[in-house]
Amino acid sequence: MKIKIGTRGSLLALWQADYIQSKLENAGIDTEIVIIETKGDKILDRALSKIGSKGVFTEELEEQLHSGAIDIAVHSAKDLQSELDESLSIIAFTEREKINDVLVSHKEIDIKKELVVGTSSTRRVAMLRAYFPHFKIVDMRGNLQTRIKKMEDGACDAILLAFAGVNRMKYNDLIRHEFDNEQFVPPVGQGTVAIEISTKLAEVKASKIREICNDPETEQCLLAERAYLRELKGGCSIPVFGNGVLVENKVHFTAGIISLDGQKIIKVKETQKNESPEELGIKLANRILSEGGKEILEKIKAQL
Ligand SMILES: NCc1[nH]cc(CCC(=O)O)c1CC(=O)O
Repeated sequence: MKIKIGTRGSLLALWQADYIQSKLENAGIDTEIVIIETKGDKILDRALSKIGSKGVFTEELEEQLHSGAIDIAVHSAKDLQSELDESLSIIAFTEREKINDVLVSHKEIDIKKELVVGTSSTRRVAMLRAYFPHFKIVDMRGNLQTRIKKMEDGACDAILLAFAGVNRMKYNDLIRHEFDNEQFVPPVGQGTVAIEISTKLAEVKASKIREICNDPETEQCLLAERAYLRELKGGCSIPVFGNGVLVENKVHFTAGIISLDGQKIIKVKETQKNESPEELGIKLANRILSEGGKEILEKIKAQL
């Protein structure tokens, strides 16, 4: 059995592919990495929220899954749209690492003072406006290495990133501040790697890959988070957040939505009872919508 692993070509994506490759190889499976360029990699001069269509980082990978050119596609779970075509499925979420966002800088910074911070995520912009209104925000896209280079060249004082990516790219010594997960709730999927397949993939391959790579605890949380995002019909450029943590086999879910200017925040928290993780996610999405989230969402969609 040989598994062809499809991935984007950025260093972060390659780290993820290598990570999956070593799990499979350690279990005695032969693998090959196939690099595929996506729209999101090619278009670097426009904000992601303006490129519009969903799946900017995934569409080309999914085409190759369908054609059979690759057996699996490896993604940051965060970048994988919540609504998949029926012919596709996710068979594994790897063990999650720290989920928080961090500020990185090449110099010493004081977060109580005015700072120019680079980010391209609407969630991060909105949260900075809410909790760090003294920061000036500049749009910043591109892969981690490009962003750090831009910062060093003077585009900003610091950049806001996921700890997971910073850690994987070994920039830990640039971390100047770690945001609190309760306040700065991470987006759905942050910190775990997802494996996507075409439902046409042979069952023996699919079940073997799942057995080796899937972390059942992370999966419980991700099922809740992704159901929540799907129900909200948020899409990746909407500032919604949602994070599940498993305690004694129950998902503790914190979720919400924030207006683009950071002025309105709806945040709810519930623990799984008898419902499935997906049912919990759907329940929280509907609570948010009925408690004022619907109006915030509509306003955001009109603004973007
Ligand atoms: N949108 C890019 C992206 N996709 C996943 C990560 C970080 C790693 C992860 O969350 O798994 C990042 C970088 C970032 O947001 O700072």
